[in-house]
Amino acid sequence: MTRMSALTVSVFIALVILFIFLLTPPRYPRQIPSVPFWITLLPLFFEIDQQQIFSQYIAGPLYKHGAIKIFFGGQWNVIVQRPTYISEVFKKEHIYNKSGNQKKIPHSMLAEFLGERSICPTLKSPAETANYDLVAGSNIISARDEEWRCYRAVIKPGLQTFSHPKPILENAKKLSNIFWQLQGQCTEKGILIQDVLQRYASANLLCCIFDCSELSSQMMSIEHEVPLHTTQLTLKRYLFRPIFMSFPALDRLASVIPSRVKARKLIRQFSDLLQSQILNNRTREGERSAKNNCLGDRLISAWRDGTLTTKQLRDNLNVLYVAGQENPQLLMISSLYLLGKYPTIQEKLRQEIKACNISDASTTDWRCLPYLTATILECLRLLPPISQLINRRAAEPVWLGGSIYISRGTYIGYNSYATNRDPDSWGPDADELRPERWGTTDEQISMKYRSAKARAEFISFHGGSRACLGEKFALLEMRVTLFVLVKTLRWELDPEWNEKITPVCDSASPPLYNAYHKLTLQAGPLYPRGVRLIFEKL
Ligand code: HEM
Repeated sequence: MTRMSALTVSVFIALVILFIFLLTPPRYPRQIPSVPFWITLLPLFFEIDQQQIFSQYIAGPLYKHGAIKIFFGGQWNVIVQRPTYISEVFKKEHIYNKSGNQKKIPHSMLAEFLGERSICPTLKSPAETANYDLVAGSNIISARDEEWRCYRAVIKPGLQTFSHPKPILENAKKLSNIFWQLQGQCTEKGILIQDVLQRYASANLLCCIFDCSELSSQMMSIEHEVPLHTTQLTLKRYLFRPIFMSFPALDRLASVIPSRVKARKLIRQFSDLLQSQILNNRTREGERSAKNNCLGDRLISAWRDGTLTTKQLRDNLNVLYVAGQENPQLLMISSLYLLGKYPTIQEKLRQEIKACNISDASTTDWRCLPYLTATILECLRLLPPISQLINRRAAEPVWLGGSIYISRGTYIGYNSYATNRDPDSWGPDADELRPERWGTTDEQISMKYRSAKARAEFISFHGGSRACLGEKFALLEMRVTLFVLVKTLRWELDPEWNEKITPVCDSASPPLYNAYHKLTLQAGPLYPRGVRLIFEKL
C-alpha cells in the first residue's frame, strides 16, 4: 500500500470512529430513553413532516418519561417535557445556566449572526474601545448574570411600557386591504400569506418598539422593495440550512463552502443595514405621538453614555429585531391557518366582535372580547412559535425531579409543542383547537393563563426570570390583528394546499426542485409553511 492510500484509509477509519462516537447515544442520563439520531434526519430523505415525526417517534417516549435524549446541533441533548421538570429548570437558573449558540456552537454561522465581531464603521461611542473585546458575542436572550442584568435594565422598560395600539391598528387595516388586493389578482386559488405577514410584523415592531414610522410605512407598501426585508429573507434561506443546523461543525469550513461564504456576507449586510436604519430613520422628536421611552431611544442612549458598547448595541439590535418580528409572524401564520381550518371558531369570533360594537378600536378595553383572548392563547398553545429550544447547560451534576441524573455540562432544552399538548394537563382533546378550555369570562381566562404558566403547563413564552419580555406587546399585536382581519375578511384553507406542517415537498413541483427544498427549507420552527388561504371581503 502506498503512503497516500494508507493515509486515506486511516483518515476514513478515523472519520467512521468519530461518526459512530458522535451518533451513539450517551449512557447518561440512564433513566430516560434516546431518540435514534437518524429520526431527526428523516425529512432529508422521506416525505415526512416534523409533526409526523413528533407523533410517530418522539411523543410516546417523551410523554412516558417526561424527558428524552435527542441528537441536535451536532451533539446529544436532554429535552424536558414534563411540567414539574420544566418548573425546576426555570427556577434553578443558577444550575441550569442559559447557554446560547455563542457558547454551544461558537464557530457556527448562527453564533456569528447573534454576536459577530465587526464594528459598524459609521458608529463611534466613547466607551467602545475600552469595552469592545470584554464581552464577545452576547445579547439579552443568551447572556447571564451581570451582563444580562445590564441589558435587561436597558431593554425591559422599552418593551413593556408600550401599550398604544393605534399604529398597529392602522397597519392591520392596510394588511386586510393587501390580502384582499392579492386575492383579487388570483381569483381561483388561495394566496400565500407569509411574506406579507413578515412585512407586517416588521412594520409593527419598527413603529411601536423602535419608533421608526417612515421605515414602517415603507414595509407596508408591498409593491416596493425594502432592502432590510429582502436581505433578511435571503439571509434566512442561507442561514437555516438543515445540514448546517444538524452538523454545525461544518461551519468550521465556512470560508471554503460558497453558500456559507454568502451567508457570512449576508449576516454583515443585514446587521449593518439594521443598525443604520434604526439610527437614521427614527421619527423626529416633534412628530412623535407620545413622550417616548421606546426601545430604540433606550438602546441609543445606553450606547451613547457607554452602558453598551457598539458591539453590544449591534448584537442586541439583531436579536431583538429577529425575535420581535419572527415570533409574532409565526403566530399570525399559525392562527390564520387554524382559524381557516376551524371556520366555526372564526365565525364565533366574528359574532363576539360584532356584538361588542366597538367604534374606536384604538381605545378598546380588550377585556370585553374574552373569546378573542382565548382563541389567541389556544393558537399559541397548539403551535408555539418556538416549538423546541435547547439553550441551557447544567453547571453542576443534578438530579432532575429527584430521579434523572444529569451530569455537568449536559445541554438541556424544552419542547413547548409537547408540553403545551400534554393530555395530563390539557385533557384527552389536547390536540384540538378549543378556546373555551381557557374559560368564558375575562377573569376566568386570566386566571387560567396565570396558573398554566406558573405550573409550566403552557410554556410558549417560557417562564421564570428568563421569560419573554415581549409577551405583552405580542399579545396586543395579535389582538389588534385578529380583530381587524376577522371583522373585515372571512377566509378558508385553499383545498388545493397540501395540508402539512413544515411540508418539504409539493407534488406539483419537479423532483429536483423538491430535493433542493428538502436540503434548504425543512429546518426551523413548526408552523404551516406555505399555507394558502382564500379570502372573502365582508
Ligand atoms: C408570539 C410572540 C413571541 C413568542 C412566542 C416569544 C417567545 C419567547 C421565548 C420562548 C423566550 C425565551 C427564549 C429563551 O429561553 O432563550 C423569549 C425571550 C425573549 N423575548 Fe420573546 N417571544 C415573542 C415575542 C417577542 C417580542 C415581540 C419581543 C420584543 C422585541 C420579544 C423579546 C424577547 C426578549 C428580549 C427575550 C429575552 C428575555 C430574557 O432572557 O430576559 N419576544 N421569547
